Amino acid sequence: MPSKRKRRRDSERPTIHPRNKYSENPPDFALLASLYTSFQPFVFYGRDGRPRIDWTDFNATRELTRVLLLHDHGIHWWIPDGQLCPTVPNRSNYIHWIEDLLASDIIVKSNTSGDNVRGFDIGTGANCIYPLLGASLLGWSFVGSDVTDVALEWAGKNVKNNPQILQLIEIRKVEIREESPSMEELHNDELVVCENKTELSGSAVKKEVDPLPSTSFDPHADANKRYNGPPVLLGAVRDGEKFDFCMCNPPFFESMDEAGLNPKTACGGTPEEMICHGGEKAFITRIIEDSAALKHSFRWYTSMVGRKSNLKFLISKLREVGVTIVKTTEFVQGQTCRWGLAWSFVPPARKIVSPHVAEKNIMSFMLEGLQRQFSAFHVLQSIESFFHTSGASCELNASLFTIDIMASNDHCDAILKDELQPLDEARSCQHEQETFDSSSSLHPPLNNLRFRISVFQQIPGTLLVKGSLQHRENPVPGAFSLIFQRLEEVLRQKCCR
Ligand SMILES: C[S@@+](CC[C@H](N)C(=O)[O-])C[C@H]1O[C@@H](n2cnc3c(N)ncnc32)[C@H](O)[C@@H]1O
Repeated sequence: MPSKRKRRRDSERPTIHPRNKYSENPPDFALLASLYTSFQPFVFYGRDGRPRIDWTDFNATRELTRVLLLHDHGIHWWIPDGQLCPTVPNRSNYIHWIEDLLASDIIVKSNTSGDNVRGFDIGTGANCIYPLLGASLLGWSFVGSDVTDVALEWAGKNVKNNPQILQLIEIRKVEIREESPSMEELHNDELVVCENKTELSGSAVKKEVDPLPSTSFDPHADANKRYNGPPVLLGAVRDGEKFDFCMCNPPFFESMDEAGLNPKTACGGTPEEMICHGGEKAFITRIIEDSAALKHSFRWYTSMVGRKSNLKFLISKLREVGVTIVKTTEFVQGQTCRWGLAWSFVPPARKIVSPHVAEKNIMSFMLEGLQRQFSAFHVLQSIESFFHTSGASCELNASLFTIDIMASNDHCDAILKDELQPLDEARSCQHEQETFDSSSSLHPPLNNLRFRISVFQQIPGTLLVKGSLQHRENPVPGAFSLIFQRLEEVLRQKCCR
């Protein structure tokens, strides 16, 4: 039987971000070859008369990236042989998604750094692609961190060769402090094993990388695969520093064996760039753990994720650390998919009545423009059926206009399961979801969530719906927030004009 993805029609596949420079106009190889003689030797013409390049030739893809950065962004750029070569259109998608997150009113606005957006690129690489694009396209400032000498040297060169954005980008070496315990001591784990692995950089728009090999997921084996390398955020971010976001294209793989499953391995990426102990799952888990310590130092934490199975696991980790919001998106990457994962500890903006409400575990929203047939009591019944459907227990008090709800972990998952749909069948590249994992059983069982929903008549046609978490020691305040947000969406759809 064809998979869901196979069944998905081409027209429903995610598309390149609409603000991406290349969404309407993919790179014109013939034009670029006519303008840049250095690019000419790499362009050939197929039987259909269309200009092409050999995507398995590192020199060809590097030259394409060089001329695109120069021609379209005014950036002078180079990387040494063998380093990971980014494709400009694909990398731009991630930048534009972050731009969307920053522009949205999902979380409370705050003045992190005045009008200037400040980002942190974890593992900026020799190519330094995200700071270069973010600074040149949007004027953002960046700290780009890395651990290898070659990455730091070439990222520095790529910044220095572009005086117009020089002031915006700091390249930061991640130091392993002598006095701090080693990762082995911290996690009682085995040593990092770096083995050769390459990622194929492909077509500027059509294909960037081969699909990541799908591996079966063994929770018991994976539990031991903690990241044990150099600091990621904690230890790299300085005291008192604030950022609007962090981003990361993590080392995806964990071994040469895994890399070997990828059929095309000719286009760059050193072991240090592509591999870490535990692969992307371990690396991003570390970002999540660091974010739980750094919390409001960043408005948004984000990472690229290569495997859907990892995405589900990571969302369950986010639930454990009590984030207030999770968003995902699917990036078009030619023949394969990458996901964007974003989270925050900043309270959701539209859902609260005061800046301190998130800590008080009280949330509220107004239902305005109610359709005539929906009285306060009807809304109360709709709330009851919303929770009943998931199997949660509900006690409706018609004289107080309240419902007391008790929901187990499974009930919470059932309530939020619709939000997971894009993980299985994304409909468009920028179809983002506030989402919560419903499928992983890796997180520890949670206490029952108990909360009360109250409905108050404000003025005719307007109701105030208030939710109060009954157990303040509840280990996952984020779950309550997400459920309450979901309730708001459902009620608005059902009851409001
Ligand atoms: C997949 S490459 C991404 C490079 C570039 N950002 C891109 O998208 O092409 C991952 C990078 O992370 C760096 N890295 C690995 N561990 C790191 C750490 N703990 N802190 C900062 N960078 C790290 C590697 O050296 C490598 O340059």
